Amino acid sequence: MELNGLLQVYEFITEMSDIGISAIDANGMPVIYNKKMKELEGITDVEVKKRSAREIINFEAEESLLLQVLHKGQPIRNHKKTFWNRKGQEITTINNILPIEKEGRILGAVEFARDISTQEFMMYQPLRRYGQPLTFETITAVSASMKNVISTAKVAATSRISVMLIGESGTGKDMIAEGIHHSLSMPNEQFITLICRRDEEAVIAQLEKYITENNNITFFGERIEYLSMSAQERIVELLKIHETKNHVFIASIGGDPIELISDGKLSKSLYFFFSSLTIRVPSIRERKEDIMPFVNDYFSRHRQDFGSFVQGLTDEVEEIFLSYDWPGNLKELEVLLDEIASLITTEESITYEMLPAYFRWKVQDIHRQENNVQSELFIVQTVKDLRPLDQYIREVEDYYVVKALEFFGGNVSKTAKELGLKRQSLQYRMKRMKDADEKK
Ligand SMILES: Nc1ncnc2c1ncn2[C@@H]1O[C@H](COP(=O)(O)OP(=O)(O)OP(=O)(O)O)[C@@H](O)[C@H]1O
Repeated sequence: MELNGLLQVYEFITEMSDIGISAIDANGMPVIYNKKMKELEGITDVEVKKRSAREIINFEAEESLLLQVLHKGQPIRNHKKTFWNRKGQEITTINNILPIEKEGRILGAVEFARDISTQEFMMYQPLRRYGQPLTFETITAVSASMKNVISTAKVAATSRISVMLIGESGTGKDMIAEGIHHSLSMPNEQFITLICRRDEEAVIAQLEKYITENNNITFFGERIEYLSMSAQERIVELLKIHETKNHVFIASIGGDPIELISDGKLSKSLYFFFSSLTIRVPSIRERKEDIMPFVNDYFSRHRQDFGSFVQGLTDEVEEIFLSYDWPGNLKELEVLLDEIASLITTEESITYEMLPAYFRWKVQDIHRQENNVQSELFIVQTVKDLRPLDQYIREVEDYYVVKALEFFGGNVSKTAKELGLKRQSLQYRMKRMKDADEKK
């Protein structure tokens, strides 16, 4: 096959792969970003195009890993990562990042991301860890909006009516459903969660099996929009047939029901079945007052369960927690606290240095955007913004070096080590930047 034809075959295979693939060339410029990778990150083709010029200066976790591999020439294998993408979906991947080498030369770096979100979701359900029934008292609700959610949920429990919980991932909908179950005016014997991101035949079989029982059961269909339209229709039929029984039905969805209906993701009849009472659970961005009480609760449990001494966060970290926008809401915060807590020994407060590196990169990025500095220099909006490629690459390199130095508190040896440079060569770059600054 001629080279061009072969390239088209490779391109097709890369695009169709169900593994997320992204690659950068030796200058750190993105060259491959396949369909699955876009899906994992929740971004559209248009955004990818806009983004490419910024890619190398955008210090998100996985990009910096690609750059790390490029600089060090060493692979990173089986790196597990949980994040919330632009659409607010919870994603967990196992990543292998490899240098692309030919005849001893590094041509770039490539990342393969295997999507294990569903398995991870099934295994990691923090709310099950409390080892006690989840009542409304377990839910952090200091803000007025969350207090309102709890009082409406109590009304639903008293009147035993069907409820639809609406809210972004990680806002606590599962907890509220279980809270309703434990406050029902006439207690039900079982609480059954139908995990709709699982195989839908299994979900329907589970519902068919239990719905015919005479015991009163609380059914919670979590994220019903993950089911196909036909599966949703079958569920409404089953619910309607057994409506006269004394079961209680609760459902949750991750976004605005009207939008989901118009996007063909939510069945109108399923929505109407639940529409007698809908409760919107606000995102944590809308109720920042709940952040610190949640953190304090977490650490008080940690002290009790593990005998640690940790009292809370330093002011700096508190500030960061309050300014970050938490796309994965309290679940994201909880996953982060788990990571931090696994490293706690005798510390009394959580300092900036104790935050995982990927999170520091993320918040550094936010601060940069908030302060509206430098990175805008790299965005090409008009022809006037264009400049010779080697000048552009030099600017990006300088920017990266400055940020890396800031990250390591100005420590030249550590920075040089992480960037895979000799100390002298980093010092040379620093001097070159200083000289250039002085000339300005
Ligand atoms: N208000 C809250 N109080 C205490 N913990 C919370 C609260 N909200 C979320 N959490 C923590 O976040 C975890 C995830 O919450 P939950 O599963 O209820 O979110 P969800 O809204 O149902 O998310 P999804 O849409 O992804 O199913 C909980 O297990 C709990 O540990």
